[in-house]
Amino acid sequence: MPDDDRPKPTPKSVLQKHCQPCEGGMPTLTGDELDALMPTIPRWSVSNDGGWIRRKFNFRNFVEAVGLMNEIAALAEREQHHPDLHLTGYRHMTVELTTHAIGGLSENDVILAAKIDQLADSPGQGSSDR
Ligand SMILES: C[C@H](O)[C@H](O)[C@H]1CNC2=NC(N)=NC(=O)C2=N1
Repeated sequence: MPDDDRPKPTPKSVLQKHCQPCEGGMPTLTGDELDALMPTIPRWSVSNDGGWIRRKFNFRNFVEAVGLMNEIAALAEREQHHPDLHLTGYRHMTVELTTHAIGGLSENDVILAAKIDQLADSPGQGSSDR
């Protein structure tokens, strides 16, 4: 299907999807696909080489940071797609996503990012940068 005929992804359409097993040669996202998908996760940035995406969170305290980390861990297990989680300075968390099996970004990374945003936005989350 030519790019112009493809429905434009929205935050809602991305959230409705689930990560797919990435072993069997899933393609990396093309530049055009990434350009269409990134507006659905505006709080994430792409690395210069286009190999991964990242979002930083600042929490009020350690317990709130670890709380979201644990929720992300459970989400990653449900979706069978896993982020790198960095907890630094006791209340700052950086989440990085890439698809290791293919050495670059896949749609799975954007889907997981959108679901992480949804978790962080849900009531009871103490992220202070919302
Ligand atoms: C079977 C399952 O899809 C794979 O083992 C998954 C597990 N989680 C993963 N997570 C990420 N980020 N990249 C992978 O390549 C990956 N592989």
